[in-house]
Amino acid sequence: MTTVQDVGRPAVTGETVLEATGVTMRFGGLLAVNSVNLSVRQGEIVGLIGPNGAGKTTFFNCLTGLYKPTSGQVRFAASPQKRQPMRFLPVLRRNALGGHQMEDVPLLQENPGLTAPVPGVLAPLPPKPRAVVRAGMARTFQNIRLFANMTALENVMVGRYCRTSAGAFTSVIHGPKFRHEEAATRLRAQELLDFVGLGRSTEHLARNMPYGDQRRLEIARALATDPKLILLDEPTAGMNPQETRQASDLIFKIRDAGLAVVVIEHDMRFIFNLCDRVLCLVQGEALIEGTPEEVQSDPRVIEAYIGTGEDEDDDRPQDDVPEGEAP
Ligand SMILES: Nc1ncnc2c1ncn2[C@@H]1O[C@H](COP(=O)(O)OP(=O)(O)OP(=O)(O)O)[C@@H](O)[C@H]1O
Repeated sequence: MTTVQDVGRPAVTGETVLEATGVTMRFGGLLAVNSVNLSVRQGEIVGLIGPNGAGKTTFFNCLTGLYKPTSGQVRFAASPQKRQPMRFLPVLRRNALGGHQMEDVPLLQENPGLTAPVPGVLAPLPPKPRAVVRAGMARTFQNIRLFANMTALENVMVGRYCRTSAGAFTSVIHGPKFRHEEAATRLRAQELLDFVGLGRSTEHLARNMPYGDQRRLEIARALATDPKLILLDEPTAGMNPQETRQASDLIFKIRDAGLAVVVIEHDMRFIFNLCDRVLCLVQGEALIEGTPEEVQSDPRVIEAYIGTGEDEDDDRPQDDVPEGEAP
């Protein structure tokens, strides 16, 4: 069997950031995802493939907290615990002079201001999608979901607001805290546009940008949430070969920045060149998980994509399978 080292791909040794066990999702009588496991490490790119209707997006939605799985569990890198406000109980105590005085005794001695996450510790997903984003998980969708009439910069700034703390009141009166955060948000958004290669499109309206740029803008907006893990649903759908190559380069760059990446794609060449590991779903079940070399040489994967030839409705010769869409 070919190992990761054999093909010159360095082994990924980062902390596990996501662990899904036995994830199952039913829609009424339809079993869309059946007991699928997946773990993802920091600095790793994992591909999710499978024919249409295999359950990829449904599984993604379970991983990102958009769907609550019918059964199974998704655990994610534990986010920093919030510093709890100290609460005090006024107690009457005898003082050194024999008299009495009121003294405030702290009630929450068990939580002395926790701030840092414990490396390698996983916790169940928070219940609300916004809290999942705050915990460090970002995603893009199959269909572009930009604010069409906002500029590129504004779109990324919107993504950043989950990391700012100015409340509604401070925002309305534009107090110093708001102004300070606004300037920092603008700066970070500009950095991210530079990072994804859109540094010169800052003031362009999203709706006027070329398709490939809109996809990159979505990624910049997702990165603005400071994720540990980013999940990309068909990031190259509709792209030309040059845009697809640029998308690959960008995903490598994101991985090199220390993030974990999970990608759904139908373009097999893209997936097998990009990923450290690939999970193939068929009819909601995990058919195989392995290195790109292991997955693309597995006859069951080829069969799942192009059929056994026994299907009377699909009598295309194998050569007719669109380039790059099947192994
Ligand atoms: N909200 C829903 N309600 C009912 N059935 C659904 C729902 N979402 C998905 N399904 C069904 O679950 C199955 C898996 O769909 P899903 O979209 O996850 O597949 P997919 O692998 O992402 O497909 P594609 O590659 O075409 O996007 C399909 O049979 C689909 O019709």
